[in-house]
Amino acid sequence: MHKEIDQLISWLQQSNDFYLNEKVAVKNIPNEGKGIVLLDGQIRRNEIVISIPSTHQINFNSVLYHISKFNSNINVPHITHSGEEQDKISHMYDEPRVKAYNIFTTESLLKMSSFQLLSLYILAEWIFLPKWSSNTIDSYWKPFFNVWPKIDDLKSIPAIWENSNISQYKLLLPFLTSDSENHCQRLNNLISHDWAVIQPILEEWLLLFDIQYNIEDVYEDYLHVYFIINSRCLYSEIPLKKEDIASKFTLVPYVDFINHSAEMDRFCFPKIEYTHANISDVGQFVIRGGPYTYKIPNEQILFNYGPHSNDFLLNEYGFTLPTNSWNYLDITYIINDIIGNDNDVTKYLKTNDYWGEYTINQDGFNYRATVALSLFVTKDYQRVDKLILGYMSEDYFANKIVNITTEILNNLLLEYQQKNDALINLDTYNETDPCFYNLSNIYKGHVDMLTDVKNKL
Ligand SMILES: C[S@@+](CC[C@H](N)C(=O)[O-])C[C@H]1O[C@@H](n2cnc3c(N)ncnc32)[C@H](O)[C@@H]1O
Repeated sequence: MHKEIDQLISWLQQSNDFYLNEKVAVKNIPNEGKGIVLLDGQIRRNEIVISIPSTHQINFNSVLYHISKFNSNINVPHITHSGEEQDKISHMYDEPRVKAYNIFTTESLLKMSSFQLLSLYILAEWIFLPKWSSNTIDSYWKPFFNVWPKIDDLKSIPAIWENSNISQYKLLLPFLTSDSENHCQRLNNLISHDWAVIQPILEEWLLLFDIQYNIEDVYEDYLHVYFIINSRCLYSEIPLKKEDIASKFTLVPYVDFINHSAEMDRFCFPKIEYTHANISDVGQFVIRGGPYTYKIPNEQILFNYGPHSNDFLLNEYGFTLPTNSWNYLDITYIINDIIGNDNDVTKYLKTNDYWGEYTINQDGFNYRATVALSLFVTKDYQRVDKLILGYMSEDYFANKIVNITTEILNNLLLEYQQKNDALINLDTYNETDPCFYNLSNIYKGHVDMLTDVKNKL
């Protein structure tokens, strides 16, 4: 690993705008992959830990810029390459990217989303280029690619179990919680939609170049690249994608070694700083120290990826936390099942915009669920009107709905205990395998949360 990290740093040092605080370094962290740790000294609030220029970030703008080097028809003012170098490269007879990127037009690139363009471009530069050039040409991004996780490091992600033809973990799909199942389904839709957009281009490349590779292999690489992007992208304004929130991200070397902490506003924080005009207008990506002062050698430098439950973390990133205060359960399907046959209650909830989005978290049933259950149990429309308007407190209904809420909690507790027992009884069960461990951890998180809520009723 050291050699690859050193090469990454040398590559970043090509830019005078790169900065790495000498008090930190990359280390292997048990069960977390690579991470950044404090070597010695202190890191205080606002101190810069890492600062990465836009020249070394992969995002919609920088990809357009790099593709345009090989295709002089790609022209986006202030973003793409112009002039001499482009002409020089487009006449290089042994540069396969001239032929490969020649199939693009400015319009065809601009209409792609960031996910589509980046997965296509990374496949080209990382997977295809060595094959197209018989390993004679290296991508500019090679030092960055070299430190990314292998497909095995991402094996815990349920959408990979589902979509990869070679995943050994398909048998775990029925063990997903309902929240994970829904999340996984959302990702499946995105994955197949983006694949439908880029597959014809990849097939054209397979026809253009005589390499020993087929579209099924490329699809496995696509899944790998898709989840590298998904698990490492950082929010950033992308001037060309102002209207498309899902496209507003950038990949930032070194910063993407930082692991997640569930605590918000304590550890480091990211900030985009605009120092001077640069090739892509995306800005310098800076990580600064938060309120917590780092002073213990080997302590991990962390930041918060967002207020994410274990179901979310598993699906997007392939890991879970042993304790996670952001865990919650969507119980809409349960409450809809209970009250769905009562037409008057259903009509009232729909009319008043209280139909659906029922959840339980560590604080208990959410307000929407309390309103729905209170009405279903009491049929006291007048008092529920007041509850909705805030003229009455939930306490009035607490005793009245305690039986139904206890029953919901008991059923869920039983379901997770049974799921865990069934998981442990699988022939292939292996508690050290993260795929099994993460599922058990999700069940345990839900059981702990539900038990706490039950004890507080
Ligand atoms: C942005 S990367 C962080 C660097 C990564 N560990 C690596 O080896 O390159 C996000 C990935 O790190 C891992 N990760 C991040 N935070 C973690 C945590 N608290 N526990 C376990 N794994 C974590 C997950 O595999 C996740 O997909």
